[in-house]
Amino acid sequence: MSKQSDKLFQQLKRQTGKAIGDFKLIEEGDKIAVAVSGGKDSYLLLDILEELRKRAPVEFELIAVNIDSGFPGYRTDIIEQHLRERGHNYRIKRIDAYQIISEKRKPNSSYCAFCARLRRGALYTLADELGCNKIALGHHLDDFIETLLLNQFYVGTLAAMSPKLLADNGKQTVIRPLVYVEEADISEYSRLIEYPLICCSCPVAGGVDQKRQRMKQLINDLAEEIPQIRNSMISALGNVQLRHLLDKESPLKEKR
Ligand SMILES: Nc1ncnc2c1ncn2[C@@H]1O[C@H](COP(=O)(O)OP(=O)(O)OP(=O)(O)O)[C@@H](O)[C@H]1O
Repeated sequence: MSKQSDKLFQQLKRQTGKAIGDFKLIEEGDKIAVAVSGGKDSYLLLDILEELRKRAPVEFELIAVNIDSGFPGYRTDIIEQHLRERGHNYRIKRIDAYQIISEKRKPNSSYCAFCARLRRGALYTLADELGCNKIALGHHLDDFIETLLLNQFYVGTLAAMSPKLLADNGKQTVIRPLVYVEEADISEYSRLIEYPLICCSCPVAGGVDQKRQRMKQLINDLAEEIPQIRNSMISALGNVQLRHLLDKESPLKEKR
């Protein structure tokens, strides 16, 4: 590791450690399935959690898990080689997403949403089979604030993501330890240490989520004017003043 990448890694590890402390993401005896997709975010997540595990005052276990969607060209062999070379405990589970989607998808519904649901289901099942009580996902700070804007602009809800919540199956807890880590820093780190990146290789969707890209661009543009915008937006998510929102149930306690 070069001096530059080492310094950046220390910063990313500090930010992740702060999130783990703030939201009590990891506890004694946890067995955590770290969801690794072959993208930069989850590779980094796994590296940081492994580094923290070695020095943490609490004992916990990690197992890297990957769901192989079965799309032609999705190179799980590259992920597997990376995990093996780094000495990680891992499990890869294959699902025939493309075939299932083609058969079961409702007309005009999005392939991506259906595929994500299938992947999530497979992830929960695998974590359960492995006896994991937690699943760690690689969502980072930008994912949180982009989702906040997406929900406001397109859905009409005030919601982003949670750093810690009970999974849909009611068994595992989903954690997102990279909540304080900015995507630009992950990209820079990934470039410096040359993670073997692979993409989902979906033969149908392939393209990027245009609405999310639009939010990303908007935040980038505003950051020119408001350099602290990302930190401010993520702080806002933890600084909710319900009485100043349109809560119909709220009692009239506001002082005038
Ligand atoms: N095929 C997969 N197998 C296991 N986990 C996955 C898979 N795809 C996504 N995930 C998990 O879900 C998270 C969010 O997925 P998304 O597709 O939004 O990836 P992303 O933002 O590009 O992140 P990454 O860089 O880790 O791929 C990932 O960080 C990872 O933890």
